[in-house]
Parts: sequence; structure tokens; C-alpha cells
Amino acid sequence: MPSVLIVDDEPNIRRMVGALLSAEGYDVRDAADGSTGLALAEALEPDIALIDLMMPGELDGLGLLEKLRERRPDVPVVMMSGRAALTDAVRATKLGAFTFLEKPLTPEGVLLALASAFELRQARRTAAALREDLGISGEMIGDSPVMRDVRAMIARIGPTDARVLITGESGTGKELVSAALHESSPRRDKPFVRVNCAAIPRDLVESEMFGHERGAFTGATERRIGRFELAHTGTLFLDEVGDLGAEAQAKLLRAIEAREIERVGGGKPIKVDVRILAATNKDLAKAVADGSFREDLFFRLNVIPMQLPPLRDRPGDLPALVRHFSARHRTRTGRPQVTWHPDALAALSAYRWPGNVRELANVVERLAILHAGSEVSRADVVQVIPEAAHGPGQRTPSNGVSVTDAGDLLPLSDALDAYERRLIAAALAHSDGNVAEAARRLQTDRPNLYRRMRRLGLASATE
Ligand SMILES: Nc1ncnc2c1ncn2[C@@H]1O[C@H](COP(=O)(O)OP(=O)(O)OP(=O)(O)O)[C@@H](O)[C@H]1O
Repeated sequence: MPSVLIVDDEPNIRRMVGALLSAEGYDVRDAADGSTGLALAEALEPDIALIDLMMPGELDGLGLLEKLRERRPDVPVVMMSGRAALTDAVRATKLGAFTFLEKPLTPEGVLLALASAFELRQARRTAAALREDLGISGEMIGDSPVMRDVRAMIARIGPTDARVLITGESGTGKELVSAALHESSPRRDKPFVRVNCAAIPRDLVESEMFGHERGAFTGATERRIGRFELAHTGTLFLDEVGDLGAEAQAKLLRAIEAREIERVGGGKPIKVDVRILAATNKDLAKAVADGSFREDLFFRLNVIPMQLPPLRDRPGDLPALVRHFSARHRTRTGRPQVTWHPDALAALSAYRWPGNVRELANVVERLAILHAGSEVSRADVVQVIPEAAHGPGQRTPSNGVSVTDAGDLLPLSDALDAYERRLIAAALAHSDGNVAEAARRLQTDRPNLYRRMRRLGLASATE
């Protein structure tokens, strides 16, 4: 059922349009002024907003339109006005209104406008989902000190041509960061080409990267353009670069140094202008030390290193990520939003997340499907990830010995650190990442909590 928010100071309009739309199956909410309208729009995420232009109070119709475009850019806004004020209609359209209805309203006019606005809303949803599925966009969520550093770094080095080596466990957002670097560069309108180095069979790596001429080898029935050429003037993202074999490493190094490539069986060098970003979840420095990765290539790729921390080391980001993924699920499916009991968030924070943000996204999606329209409890979380049951307060170390999730014994100081880390993580989750609030819950003060967070690597040294 599409939802509509009507914002108009005239009670008659709210009543009549509301009745008309309810009868047509819309889920209708209304507000009598701009500020209430904005608050409702943020809380309810309506599919469409129908806003009167002239309203008393701090926020008039155009002001509300402007704010909505900023905060809920996906919601089509239909404006209405009592006076046939052409200039206002023009301004509203410039500000991004979907369409403009003149009063007195007619039922047909209203229904037609809303039906097409809803169509647009659906199309935007589909487009956003496709873009995300392709991994070519996606909002980067998280306000933890490390994520703030990551954002600052993207803003600083995105616009340059510097090569960046992004490291981090699987699912920490390496691809998302590489797309963000491309998006913030002058190459943003040019191709962003990804190669998954781990997925290409060894004997095809060269042809995949550099292309081949027809007849270059058995099976090469057509000429093929490689990823380097496809990325010309844009960005080439070498994912899982640590998985490249020795021969491919040598060829990659040559292409980077000479800024040219040769198609297999081609012979003629071709100039390419690409910015190279690379990512790996391997320890490349170690691979260099044990001889499985070329040192010269490592230095070429690692001009700017960026390390993404595992999710368990930034528990403050978890509530926002959970909200983001449940909102995304709602947007994609149109199903009712789930809400999260603080204990459910605490249980999620207590888990180790070996698959990091990707795994969290999957778990949130599963829970959102199972509990659409209701509140997710701690028990619901534990049902999906039994390991989350071992959070602070649920698992008292017996006879003074602490254990990891795997049941191994840990040296006491490590065990205490792990326990403290979980307690703090849970308190942060309960407080939506707010450190002062978390400190209150833990019955300590903010500076002390920060000190402990820094010691455990949960906050940056400058905090
Ligand atoms: N900070 C974040 N905010 C929002 N979504 C995120 C964030 N980090 C990761 N994701 C999402 O989690 C999923 C995994 O991220 P991504 O593919 O970038 O990880 P990766 O480190 O490249 O993983 P792998 O090494 O397994 O390829 C993606 O859907 C991505 O959009």
C-alpha cells in the first residue's frame, strides 16, 4: 500500500484529500505545518509527499520541499497551491518538485499526480537496488573514529591519481571504498572497471586483463578487449590482488610502469590511462617476505595504504548499519519496517562477525524478512546467530577462566580485554553509539570510557 504524507494548514484539504486517497487504498498521514511535516517524513519515510505551498510557520511549502530533497531525495513531492502563482510553480520545479497541482483540486487531478509520483518512486527504488547490486554505489555508513578517518582519506586522496591499496578482512567494505574513491575523482564519469583476480583461471589472466586478438590461442575466436583497455581514462579496481600468480604479477607491473599494454597475440603496444586501485584480504607484506608476492609490484600498488578495520573493532557503527540495512530492505521490498530492541542490538554487537559488514547485512535482511512490521528481540537474534548468545551478562566466566567463542583458553589479560571490549560494545549499541550515554550505562565517566576504548583500539588516539 503506497503511503502518502499530506502537509497543509487547511483542515478541509487534509480531510478531503485524505478521505479520497484512503478510499483509493493509500496509507495517509497528515501534518498541519512544515516542521511537523518534516518530522513525520523523516520518521515515516512516506512514498510520496503532497505539500501545500503557502503555509504559516517557520517552514513554508518551498522550505519543506527543499529540506525533503536534501534528506529524503527519493520521495517524489507533489506541490499544491491556492493561487495560480507561476513563479512559485517554476521555483518548486527547480527545487525538484515532481509536479504542481493548482487549487481548487480535482479528484482526478490528485489521483493522476499521485499515481505517476508513485511510479517514479518505484522506478527510483529499482534503480537504487540495481546500482547497489552492481556495487557501483552505496552509502558508506558509520561514524566511528576509524570510519571518519576513512571518509577524510577518501576526500583527500579521491581527487588525485594516487594508487591506493585497500586492505581488510572480507566484507569490510573494500570495494565500497574503491567505488567511493572513483566517485570522488575527476574520473567519476568515466568507467569504473573491477577485476576479481582470484576468480580468473591462471591461464586466462593475461587475456582478461589485456585482451587478445582473434586467433591468439585455441578458443580465441573473436578479438577481446581486456579490462585495462575498458578502464581507459577511468579507474581499474584490482580486487583480491594478492591472489595473482607470479606471471600475472610480472605483466601487471610492466603495464603499470610503461602505462601501456599489449593484447595477447597483438604485438602492438596500446597506451592506457588508468588509475589503479587494489584490494586484498591477505597480508601482502608477509606475502612479499615469503616470496609469493613481488616486492616491486607491492610498492607500486601500495602508494597510499588504507586499512579497513573489522566490524567487531568498531561496535559504535553497528546500530547505524543495522538501521541502514533494514531501511534498505524496506525500500527494496516495500515491506513494513522492523524495529530493534536495544537488547537485540547488544546481542548483534556481541558477535564476532567474521564476514563483517556483508554478513551483518545478510543477518539484518533475514531478521527483517522474519519479523516484518514488528520488533526484533534478543531471542530472535540468537535464533539466527546462536553465537550472539554469548554476549556480556549472558555468559559469566566460570571458575575465573574465560573462553573465546571457539572455547579455547585465553591468557587472562586477553580474556579480560575481550570481555571489556564486549561490554563496551554492548553499551555503545544500547546507546546508539553515543559515548557519553554508554559511559552512563557503564557507570563510569566519558574520559575514562574513552581511555579504555583507545586502549582496546575502539577509538582513535585523537579522540
Ligand atoms: N560502511 C559501510 N556502510 C554500508 N555498507 C557497507 C559498509 N561496508 C560494507 N558495506 C556493504 O557490505 C558489503 C560488503 O562490502 P564490500 O564488497 O565492499 O567488502 P569487501 O571488503 O570488498 O569484501 P571482499 O574482500 O569479500 O570482496 C557490500 O554490500 C557493501 O555495500
